[in-house]
Amino acid sequence: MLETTVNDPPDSTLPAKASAVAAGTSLTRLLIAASGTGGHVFPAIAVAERLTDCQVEWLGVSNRLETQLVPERYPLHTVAAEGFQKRGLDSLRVALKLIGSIWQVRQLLHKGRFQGVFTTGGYIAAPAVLAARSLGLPVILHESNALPGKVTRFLGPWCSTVAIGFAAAAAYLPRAKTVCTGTPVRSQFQTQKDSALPIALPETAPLLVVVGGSQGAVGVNRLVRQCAPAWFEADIWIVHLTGENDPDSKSLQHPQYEVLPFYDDMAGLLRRADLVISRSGAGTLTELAMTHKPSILIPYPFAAEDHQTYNATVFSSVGAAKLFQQADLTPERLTAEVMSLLGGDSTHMHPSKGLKQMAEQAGKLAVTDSAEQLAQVIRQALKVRAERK
Ligand SMILES: CC(=O)N[C@H]1[C@@H](OP(=O)(O)OP(=O)(O)OC[C@H]2O[C@@H](n3ccc(=O)[nH]c3=O)[C@H](O)[C@@H]2O)O[C@H](CO)[C@@H](O)[C@@H]1O
Repeated sequence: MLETTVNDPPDSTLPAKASAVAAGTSLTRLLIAASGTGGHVFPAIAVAERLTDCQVEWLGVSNRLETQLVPERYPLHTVAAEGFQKRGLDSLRVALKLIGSIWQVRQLLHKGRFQGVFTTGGYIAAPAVLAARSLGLPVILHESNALPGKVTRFLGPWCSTVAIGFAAAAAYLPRAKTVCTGTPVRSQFQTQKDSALPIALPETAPLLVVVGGSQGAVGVNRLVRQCAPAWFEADIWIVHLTGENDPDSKSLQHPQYEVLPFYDDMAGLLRRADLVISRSGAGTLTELAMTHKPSILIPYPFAAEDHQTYNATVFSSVGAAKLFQQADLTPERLTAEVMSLLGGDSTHMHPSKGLKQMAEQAGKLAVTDSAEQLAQVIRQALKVRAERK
């Protein structure tokens, strides 16, 4: 059975509801299907926060990030969803599960009188899109990656609109109705307020931030720990976000070094950073553009269809980032790249001209009103259907 509401959230739509009641209309009911990692859940929350004129409920999976972030905001319903990575009997099992979850989502949409679905792709999108379309409901799918995922490529043509984070994605979706909206970021990126940092460092000290996506990147962590002593010598300070799965995360200690498994205020941290070493998930790249940050990008080598290299290429091809494949990157090379970008010769730090240009190019890739654009696309799709009825 569909495991239903796991919480009783605060009602964030009260003001909109009051005016809807006064006007004798009811709020549009929208189901948001967004599940998994930060790259899928954060953009969906950013859009939901804009849709105060809709009554939002959420569809996710019982053991992913949404169970930590969503229940305090919206009612969360969960289904079992999984990707088709395996073969043979396992793929038959996944197919049966998919059929079951389509039926469950259909029931939810029908009983909950939802008027449309918004999804950020991934496994959860398959039952959400298929169930909604079988009921004739509009579906808006947001794809943040430059190389759209399999679910997006396969189901995109069935959606009312596929909103894309990078213009390059349109080439892979010839039969879908695409619109480029950029990828929404959390509201912390929309304000300019100074925030506390996880490390107390001198005002002019160069800060290197290392981040491996929402789950960390053990391969990048290892490389960085090997390079760090040379960077400390050059007066570089480091904030290293390792994720929860690195057994050696505590092995390096230094006054110029702060290591954390995860940090919430990414906007504040990135704003202070002089250079970022990162995987190339679409969420982090969008934030690098929003904060105009130069970066060294090391795509996750095992990402589906190597899509992180496609993301990174959007940045490296315009000079906003340097792209290295993990297999080709030695500690010596990475040490030298950082030193040359931050301008370190162990006695003086002069950020290189190249670093400034990279920052400017990164800023040019930002879509600052992405959440609002996407909210408009959703309102439009839902309204169009209401008018047709
Ligand atoms: C391994 C893999 O397949 N990853 C995919 C996953 O990325 P994943 O979600 O891991 O990575 P993203 O870069 O897209 O997003 C990470 C998010 O987590 C936040 N964050 C991270 C660390 C931290 O300490 N604090 C924090 O808030 C980042 O600021 C960002 O908002 O979904 C993305 C969107 O489809 C894809 O582009 C990625 O390729």
